[in-house]
Amino acid sequence: MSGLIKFPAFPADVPTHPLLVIDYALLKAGDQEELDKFWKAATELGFWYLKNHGIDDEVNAMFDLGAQTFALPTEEKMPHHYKADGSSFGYKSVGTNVIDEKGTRDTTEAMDVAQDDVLAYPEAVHHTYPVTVRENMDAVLRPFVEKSMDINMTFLSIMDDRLGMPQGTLASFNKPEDVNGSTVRLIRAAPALNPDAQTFVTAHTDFGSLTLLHNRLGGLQVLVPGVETWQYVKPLEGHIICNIGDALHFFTGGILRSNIHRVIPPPKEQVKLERWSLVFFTRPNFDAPLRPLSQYSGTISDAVAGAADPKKFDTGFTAGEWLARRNAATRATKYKDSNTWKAEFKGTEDREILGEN
Ligand SMILES: O=C(O)CCC(=O)C(=O)O
Ligand SMILES: [Fe+2]
Repeated sequence: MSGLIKFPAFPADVPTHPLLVIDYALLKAGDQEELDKFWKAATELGFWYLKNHGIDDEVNAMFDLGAQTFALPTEEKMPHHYKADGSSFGYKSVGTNVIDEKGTRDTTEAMDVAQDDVLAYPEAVHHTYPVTVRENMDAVLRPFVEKSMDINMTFLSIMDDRLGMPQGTLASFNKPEDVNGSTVRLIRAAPALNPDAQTFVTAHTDFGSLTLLHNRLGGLQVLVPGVETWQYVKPLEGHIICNIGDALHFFTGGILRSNIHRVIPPPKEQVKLERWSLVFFTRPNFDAPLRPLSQYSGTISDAVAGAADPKKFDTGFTAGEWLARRNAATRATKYKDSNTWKAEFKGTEDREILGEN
């Protein structure tokens, strides 16, 4: 496979959680059964597989770009490092983040390229990037970003319909023309030195609206509602793993689920390999208030009225503030103590993020 060496298949004897498989072509064609399945996935677990999306070539090119970028010498990458303010655009070196309440440093390298920077290139809206990224903005990043945006905008439009809102309502809070936190992220995790005790990505809910995840090796796990143990999500060739983030949970008064997940070293024989992943996050405009869109949808106002604690969906944060708060909480330079970390990193999870192994 381009950009990656051959690797052993996900082991057959490791239990996985079977996500619902949604066919993108059927969704686009308005197939009622497929739309119902999509809504079930989005409201019950908040994770699903997407097939027939037509983005494989762009994904392979992105993995190649990741390989070229991570292979650059450190002095080419460091000038484009995440800023000290806690925003997460640019290059992230190993150990920049903490992965638990004790302040343990992370072991992954990452490169985040802002959607705003890709669309405005050569103008820089948020940050600057290493030469490999700059040289491939138009050939590789733009096509990947445009197709990913298209998929997420399709999901938002279906959600408008299901919630009885005018077409374009959710899109108006996720407008590419307005400054926003949407980003492409490439992650490289070196083989774990201590696989049983190591976490690659802390248990979390995603901060924005929608996430498209491209996995080659295992390691991603979800906590399914009503189940106490972590379950792997198996990477399936040609399938995107899609999930919902906190913003859509707040906008819809909890109707859409932003589910907790984490990444640990891959299972069995895969553990010896470098783990690569590619993520696309659609996040709302920075100035969008994170609160239920009750004025647009009776379904949402009913959900809020029926909730045990209706006020919890009205966060008092804008999407930009929510992102800044959660990002800053992960920075090792800002780590204070266990309680501060738990309070500042908290998303919409309904269980505590502690001792998950
Ligand atoms: O690398 C992965 O498989 C998932 C990463 C993830 O959950 C995230 O970056 O939010
Ligand atoms: Fe995530």
